[in-house]
Amino acid sequence: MERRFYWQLGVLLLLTIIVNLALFYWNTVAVQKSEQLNSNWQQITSSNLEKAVLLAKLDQSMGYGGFIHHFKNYVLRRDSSYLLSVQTDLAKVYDHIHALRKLKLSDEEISAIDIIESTVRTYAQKFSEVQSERFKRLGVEQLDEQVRVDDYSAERAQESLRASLRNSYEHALILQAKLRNETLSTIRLGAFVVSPIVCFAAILNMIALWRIAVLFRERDVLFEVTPDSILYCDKQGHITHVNKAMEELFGYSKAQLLSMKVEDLIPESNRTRHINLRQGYSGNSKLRHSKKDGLSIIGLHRNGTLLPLDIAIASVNHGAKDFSIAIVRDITQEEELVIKAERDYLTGVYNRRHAYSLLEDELIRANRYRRALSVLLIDLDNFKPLNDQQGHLAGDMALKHLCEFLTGSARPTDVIGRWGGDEFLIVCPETAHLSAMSFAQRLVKEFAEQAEHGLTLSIGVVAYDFVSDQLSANDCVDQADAALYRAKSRGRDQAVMFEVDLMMTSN
Ligand SMILES: Nc1nc2c(ncn2[C@@H]2O[C@H](COP(=O)(O)OP(=O)(O)OP(=O)(O)O)[C@@H](O)[C@H]2O)c(=O)[nH]1
Repeated sequence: MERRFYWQLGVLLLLTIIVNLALFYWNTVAVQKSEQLNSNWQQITSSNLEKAVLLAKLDQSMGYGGFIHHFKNYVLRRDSSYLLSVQTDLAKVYDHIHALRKLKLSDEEISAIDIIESTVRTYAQKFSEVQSERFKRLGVEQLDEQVRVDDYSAERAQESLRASLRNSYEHALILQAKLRNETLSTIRLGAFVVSPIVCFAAILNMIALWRIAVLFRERDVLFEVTPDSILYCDKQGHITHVNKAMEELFGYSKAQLLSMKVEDLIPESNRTRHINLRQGYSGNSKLRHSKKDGLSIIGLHRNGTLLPLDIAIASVNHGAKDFSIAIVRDITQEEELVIKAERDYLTGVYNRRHAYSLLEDELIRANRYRRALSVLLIDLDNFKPLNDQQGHLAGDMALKHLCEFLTGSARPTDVIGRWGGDEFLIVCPETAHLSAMSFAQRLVKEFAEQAEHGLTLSIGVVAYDFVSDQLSANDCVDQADAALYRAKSRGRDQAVMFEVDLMMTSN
């Protein structure tokens, strides 16, 4: 489910990237087209405008009020005041023709300009001629005849240049409209294709966000309603997040917990060890379980009570932000159940089943590491009369007292179990013949010295310097029982070491 969700998010991300790239592409194309449109228009308008201005100037400096007009006045009226105007306008005409030639021109325009220039040069020729003495003697009509120039073709050429300018504008307008239509189609196509994808991606985004919101809501609900206590802490151990169960477990409010460090919830004597453990876990995303790892963690309730805890920890690495999540469970009740299952309800020592199982473990260990092992089977002497005469309660008290005595006398590594009735078993690891016997004798002696009602102990002892893998827990207890039987038959209040012949006797 989670994998599918990540897949969906990946596809969504890919789609978003594609849509954005498509939008970017279409946008770039549209901008390029509009830039082309603009530059085309600028080119056409600026070159045509320049041409139009030069044509107008050429018109002005050539026609009425220009060079030809002043030339005719100068010649026919014989008015020398026009001389300068003729010369100035002629120079202008040449300048304008020269400037026009520099523009980008079609072949027709070039030949039109050639015609105009040739006509102007003919006029210029006539102009230099009329200034000679020979012309000064001619009458007006003769003079007119001499200076007449056929400028009809020049007029046609000018007209064709104007027409070409008009055509050029019209062509530019058509080209511009075409480009504009192309640009609009590109933009429309982009909008037509991309818009549905954008809408689709937006809907998918909304669905994904909605699903994420649902997941967050579910997580928050789970976080609060779970009976396990959950805690988040940062790398330094500052508590950053806790649920309701955590408040209840340690007796602090959420606000108080959020101002505390994890170690504030641990008894002072264990804090350093806990800091080391936590730092060892930090950055390790593997889930660790204190119980499975054999770690017993004790918590400290606000009221000072110690809480046996089972903690599962996972560290999460979020770039620079490492944090750990701990699921904490109070195992007081669990431990009580274990005690009930393993211990004898009256005396508190191990019950027969658990003592037997521990004996089996010790036999395996002794065999594996070639260590000595001893077993003592202890029975109260004359217990029945106490029960019969003083009642079961007095009997119970005597049994409890015996167990306290045994626990106080044995080593912490010894296993003490109630084998049944008034019979008790002590498994002594790493204890060979001599030590086992002297321990048993010490028990017999010291118990007799301090026991009430004249109670004494009979003990059957079995000791192995090396434990064979053939030896079962049953064999072991049988041998101790045989020795105990001998102790009883020898008059009680004593310890007897098992020997092989005892088995034959008891059989
Ligand atoms: N008060 C009490 N008595 C128990 C309990 N379990 C067994 N008994 C009694 O312990 C007695 C054990 O009997 P025996 O071991 O045969 O009697 P004994 O007088 O000790 O005999 P020897 O072991 O031969 O000295 C019986 O009377 C049982 O009823 C118990 O939990 N409480």
